[in-house]
Amino acid sequence: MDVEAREQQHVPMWLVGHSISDPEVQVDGGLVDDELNAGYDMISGCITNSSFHKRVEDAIAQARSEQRTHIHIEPLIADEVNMHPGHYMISVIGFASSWIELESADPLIAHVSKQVLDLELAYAAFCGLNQVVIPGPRNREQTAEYAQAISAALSHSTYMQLLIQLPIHDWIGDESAPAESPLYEPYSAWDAWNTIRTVCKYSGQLAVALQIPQRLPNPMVVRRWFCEPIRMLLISNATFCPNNKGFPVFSKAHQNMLTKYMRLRPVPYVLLEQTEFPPLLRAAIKIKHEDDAYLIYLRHLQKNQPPQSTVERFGSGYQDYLQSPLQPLADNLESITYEVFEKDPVKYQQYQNAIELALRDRPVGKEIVVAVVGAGRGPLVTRALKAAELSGRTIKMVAVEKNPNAYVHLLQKNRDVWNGRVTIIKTDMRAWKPTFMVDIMISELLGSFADNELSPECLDGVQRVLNPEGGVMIPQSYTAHFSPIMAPKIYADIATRRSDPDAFETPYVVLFQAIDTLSEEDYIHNAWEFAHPVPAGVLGEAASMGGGFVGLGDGGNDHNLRSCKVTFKVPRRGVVHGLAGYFESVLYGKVELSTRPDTIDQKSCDMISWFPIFFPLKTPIYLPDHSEVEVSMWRRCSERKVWYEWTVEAYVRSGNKRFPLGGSELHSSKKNGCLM
Ligand SMILES: C[S@@+](CC[C@H](N)C(=O)[O-])C[C@H]1O[C@@H](n2cnc3c(N)ncnc32)[C@H](O)[C@@H]1O
Repeated sequence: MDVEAREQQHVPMWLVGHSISDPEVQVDGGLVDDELNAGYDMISGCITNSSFHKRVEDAIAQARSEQRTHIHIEPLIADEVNMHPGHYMISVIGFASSWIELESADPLIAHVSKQVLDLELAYAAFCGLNQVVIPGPRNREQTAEYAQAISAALSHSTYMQLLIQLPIHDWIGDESAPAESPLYEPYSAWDAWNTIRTVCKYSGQLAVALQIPQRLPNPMVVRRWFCEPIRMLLISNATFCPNNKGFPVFSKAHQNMLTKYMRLRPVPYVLLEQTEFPPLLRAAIKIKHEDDAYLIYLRHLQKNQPPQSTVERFGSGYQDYLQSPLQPLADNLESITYEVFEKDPVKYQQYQNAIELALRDRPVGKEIVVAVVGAGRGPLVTRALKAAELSGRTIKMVAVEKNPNAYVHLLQKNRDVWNGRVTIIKTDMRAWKPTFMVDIMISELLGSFADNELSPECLDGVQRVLNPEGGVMIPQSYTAHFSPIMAPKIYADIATRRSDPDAFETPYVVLFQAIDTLSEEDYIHNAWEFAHPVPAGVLGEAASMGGGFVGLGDGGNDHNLRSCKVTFKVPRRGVVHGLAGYFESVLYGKVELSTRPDTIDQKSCDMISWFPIFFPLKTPIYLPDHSEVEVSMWRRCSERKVWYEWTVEAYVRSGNKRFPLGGSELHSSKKNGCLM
């Protein structure tokens, strides 16, 4: 099925390849055509063959007999390679020789292996290959040496992606032996990868070819790899088990893992390998060995993937994509931006429920003044009118908006849709001077970290017009929340912007996908809260210090300063790349909004208006098993700006004592602060 047809049928795009691991097989146009006709999307093959291997072994033997530690490997010749340039190379992935040992402690072997890799990569690039798989380090004690060799290889092959082949975990026992307790080192393969990519400075050319075993590790390890740049899943026939008719299928755990990994962007390739079954398994497993049974089953899984969630559908293409937060106060939003907010199926309903509750808390018969401050194109006005109808209350409806273009839209809506029932005012709410008081003041000035679009400052400025006799504000309060996370892909993206000195001093709005949480219980913490209306005394004092809209003097906004310090326990090792920020808000009574992954389903399921926010760290910090990470954050203000500062420290505990492991510098978004 071609790409377009698949997309039309909403079948996810999976590219499945056939791995030819026999180094004697020539990958030519005929073979590629045969494999594509058999239903594969691509094929992989060894770049060089056993003649080359033999030449290198002979050269090593010769060098040893002469007691030399360094030899020069002559360039490749035609009889030593399995591929040649051709249009079909677009469908081919190369494998570097599996016998090289870049990390060898023997200087001769290491030196020769590096030359072999260089020759193979250069030839692969000449043939037009875009990706080459390189066997990962076998001697994990020597990972730094391996990483150094890969770093050098990267600098030679500027356009090619190098995929490091690694198992999902390392076995320390017999994988096929039945075992109660795990016989594997859950994070040792990931440790090796972490060293390699750190040494290679998170190069975007480097990715993982992950081998999927028959017995999967615990879900923590599956999740850990999920945050890494997996470009390929290597699945051997030994990974399948037979169904009751003897055909190869996946266990439920494998199916779930595949569903998870195949939602990554870019979608990893699946490469089917034919390996010999381990002797014990061969006797035990009776899989029907029809050549295409494995591929047919994978295509069946592909067609039967669970449908995407609302958030996945809405956020498609935005996963892990960094955006600058909006500044709706300093800038005037475009109609299209409002239109995107208005697609949210949940936020406006929650607001309507909250407004209806607030109206029902007031007596029938008396006119209630309801104002939407920052009305945009008017969706909350429509909801307020609806809530009045449902609650049987009489309201005077007012809409305040400072964006002159949105104001025109509000006027048109009042004429054509609201039958002139709404009083529309074009002003900054902080300068609004109505002749009446407002009973219910509705706003939606929240950012991804609650207060980062200056809701507190705007609402302080308009609170003057709230009826002191029982006036209420919707939202009544909001809280900012955060969690230290591993986000290597996002970190790598920001690292490419190093020419911008503020790249790591900016919070980014981002729909997280490839991330891992570092803490387990209580992995998200509340940073601080804002509640409205602010006690009259607090605002009065701020005004006397120069607060309010006009001429905000020194200290006038100090009541909106906040800070927090939170310690998170980290049970399993990882790397902290920054902080994920979320928010919760009490609109009115029990009606709430949440973007926290652990409470969104209960408070405002399927709400899509806000992606989370990410506060990056310039230098990632490694956290060992059973460590602690301590986060300090500040909301800071000057007369004209609000910004955030953040720093992260790592500790280990021994007995009652805590030992510092290291900490980040103080990050500050002052230069990119939100303008008042
Ligand atoms: C996030 S939008 C929400 C729009 C709309 N209420 C909705 O929910 O779709 C915030 C709106 O508040 C307006 N706004 C922000 N600060 C304001 C201020 N100080 N005075 C008046 N309007 C303001 C912006 O122009 C923008 O239209």
